[in-house]
Amino acid sequence: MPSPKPRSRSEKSRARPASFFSFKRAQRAFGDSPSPEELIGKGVRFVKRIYALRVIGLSIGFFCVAAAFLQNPVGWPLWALLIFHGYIWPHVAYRVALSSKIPYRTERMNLVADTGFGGFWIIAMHGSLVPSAVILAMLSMDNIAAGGTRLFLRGLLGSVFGALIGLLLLDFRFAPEADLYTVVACLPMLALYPLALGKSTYDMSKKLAERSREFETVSQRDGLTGLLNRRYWESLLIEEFDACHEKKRSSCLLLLDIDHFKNINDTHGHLVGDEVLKNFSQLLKENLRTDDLIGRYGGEEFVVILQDISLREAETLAARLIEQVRQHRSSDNMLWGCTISAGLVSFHSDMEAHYSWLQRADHAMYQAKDRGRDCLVVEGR
Ligand SMILES: Nc1nc2c(ncn2[C@@H]2O[C@H](COP(=O)(O)OP(=O)(O)OP(=O)(O)O)[C@@H](O)[C@H]2O)c(=O)[nH]1
Repeated sequence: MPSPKPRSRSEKSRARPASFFSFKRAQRAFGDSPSPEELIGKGVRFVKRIYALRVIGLSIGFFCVAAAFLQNPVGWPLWALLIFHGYIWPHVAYRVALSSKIPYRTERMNLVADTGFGGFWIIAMHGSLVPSAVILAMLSMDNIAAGGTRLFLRGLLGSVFGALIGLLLLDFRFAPEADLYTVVACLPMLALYPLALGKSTYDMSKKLAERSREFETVSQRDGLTGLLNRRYWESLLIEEFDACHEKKRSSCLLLLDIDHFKNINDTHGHLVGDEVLKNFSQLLKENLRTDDLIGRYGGEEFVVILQDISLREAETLAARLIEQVRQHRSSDNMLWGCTISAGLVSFHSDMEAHYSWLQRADHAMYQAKDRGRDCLVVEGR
């Protein structure tokens, strides 16, 4: 014997399988935890961003050190190393990071290696103050922007390590004064590098903000119809309930249910059923006001918060909507012959909470079903 048909929303939701809106379902929709490939993809973007910055920073940083080398001459091996670091290392670091298993991690090591070079150049310049300060400041800025305090501290250690190697290999004598050429050679680094870093950080935060906006939208919408999903819509109902209480606003709640929707699925299949749900959602959007909050409550049930409206106006709006559905029934196949039953309730200060409002609308809608469907029942007139 078939089980009796549920007669109220609470019965309906109890009748649904427990996993109807379950976490697993959401996980499937948004994907499980990222695969290693996805992680590597993120690392690649990071490597590319740092590559561009390194090419700019080291190619102009070259002149700071070169000017100090001209002031206090050094041998060809140091010049060769400087050219390597300024113009070859950025490409080597890029290749090494991209060909590693986890580019993100390798790139962080490359950043620490940069600070090692920095410490070494400070010793090679005999502690020339201006270029040393510029190099340290730029490297620290890089590390803090790329990896926060932790990478900054690692970078400091890297600089100390590089300086120790310099002290071991080079004949260091402290000569802090920088001549005018050296100071001038440091200016491009001071002026241009912060611009490049600032631009790169700004672009990244803009992208992040866009992503978070996209995610927010996805998490508030029903996947099939694009209407507000049940969870988000219910949070808006709570807000509306409070606003009605505090500001003595008059708003109405409209609950709509497609009649005999199961027959559509059974006769024409679920794809047609989905099409009907989408078309009906479109009809709702077209026939309601732009600030009405339309949600899909589940299955073939829809809910609308009609803000700041008298019951009479809301009734006209709802009746027009039902009429529109009827017209589609005879004129085309958009709704495959479906009709709707609706319950309308205006806010009343004696309501205990938002769910009391919802329960009354639910009750009104089921009265409409009992009256033979394809009609509107208004409660609390
Ligand atoms: N195609 C499709 N069907 C759905 C979806 N969600 C729920 N349903 C179906 O909607 C049907 C709802 O059936 P019932 O609750 O019996 O309601 P009904 O047939 O409209 O009957 P009344 O409400 O009494 O007029 C069930 O067959 C569900 O499987 C969906 O996203 N897509």
